Amino acid sequence: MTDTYDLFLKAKEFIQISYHELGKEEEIEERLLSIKQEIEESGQYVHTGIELEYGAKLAWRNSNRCIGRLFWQSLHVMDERGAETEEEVAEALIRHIEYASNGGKIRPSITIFKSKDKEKHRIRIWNHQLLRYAGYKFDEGYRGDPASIEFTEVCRELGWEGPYTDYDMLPLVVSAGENRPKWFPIPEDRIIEVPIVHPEIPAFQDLFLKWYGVPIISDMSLEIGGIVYGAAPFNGWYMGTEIGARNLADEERYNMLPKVASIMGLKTDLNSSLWKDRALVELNAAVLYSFKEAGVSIVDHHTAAAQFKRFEEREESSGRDVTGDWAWLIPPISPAATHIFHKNYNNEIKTPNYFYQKKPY
Ligand code: HEM
Ligand SMILES: N/C(=N/c1cccc(CO[C@@H]2CCNC2)c1)c1cccs1
Repeated sequence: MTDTYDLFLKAKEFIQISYHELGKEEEIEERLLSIKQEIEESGQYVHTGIELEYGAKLAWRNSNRCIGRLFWQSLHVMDERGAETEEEVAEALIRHIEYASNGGKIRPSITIFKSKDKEKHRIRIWNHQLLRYAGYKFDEGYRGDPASIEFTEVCRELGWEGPYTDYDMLPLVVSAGENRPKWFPIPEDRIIEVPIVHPEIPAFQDLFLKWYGVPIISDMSLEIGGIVYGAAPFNGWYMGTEIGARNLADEERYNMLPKVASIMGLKTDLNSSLWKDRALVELNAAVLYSFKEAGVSIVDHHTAAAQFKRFEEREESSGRDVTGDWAWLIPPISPAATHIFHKNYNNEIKTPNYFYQKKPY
């Protein structure tokens, strides 16, 4: 099957589903005719603003690993397909950070840059997330977020230099076409960070823990009706366990459980004392408490699971089968305390969707 015919089939499937759900069935035939013509002439086709917005929402609804899908219809879509230079892209990314942060009342948003098909000036965002801390490996140990070591090296090769704290906010790194990537610092007044303290354990503040408020995934591609958008950063709000049970807890991340246990006065010589579990629960309680104190949106894993249950029910009543990836949907602490643990999910991949793509470095 030639790839232009294959593209038309993917476009047809997307137009039929989206125009049906949008109550525009009577426009399908004409739209498909114009798409068929456009593909014959140029080998690709351009989405209307409505198609782009609904496609991004459908991609969220189809994200099998996402527990937050109840709110898929409320995604804010920013169309930045006109951005050409690295500077224009960086400015749009800083607008995204500001709009999504919204002073702490986080707005789930996506900014979509032009599709890969315009090969000549392909836009790539080199960051995994727009906001993320640098990581460094020294002979005597690590500094910052070990998950960022490789990307931090790339930033330093481009001329960026951090102050070598545990929380250096990395720069935005953007490339257009075959140009060498350019880096741009994020204005500090656009960045929300939350100090992590505990409601009942004052000694938590002696750990000087903090985390950034808004997770903005910037390295996945968005595929809609056969068109691939290689730069389409999207954000929601955090589920507390992501910070408290993984980012600050994993041994190959900030590895804070021994220190948390120590300030809690727990003995760490016996696994069977469940000191790690006690440390995890209090670290996660601290994350949720601190975000709420700071007025920054966050959801606990029990509430998130209950919301996902409502998503399942609403999808079923809309006559759609819910697809999901069980291993990712269950939270990393108290998984069996959620309904998700006790049921199976069909992990069929539907499109539109978000996909991993080859790293630019
Ligand atoms: C609104 C609040 C949201 C919450 C609380 C939420 C929660 C989560 C969590 C906890 C994960 C698993 C992450 C991990 O284990 O590393 C996840 C995965 C994912 N979410 Fe959501 N999400 C939200 C919004 C969104 C939005 C707005 C999008 C896209 C438009 C999205 C797309 C995805 C995708 C594609 C994955 C899988 C990522 C991968 O495969 O690495 N989510 N979500
Ligand atoms: N809360 C979130 N959590 C994540 C959602 C998607 C991906 C990730 C991070 O994924 C990394 C790659 C595999 N695990 C860590 C985190 C959101 C980020 C953007 C929108 S919602």
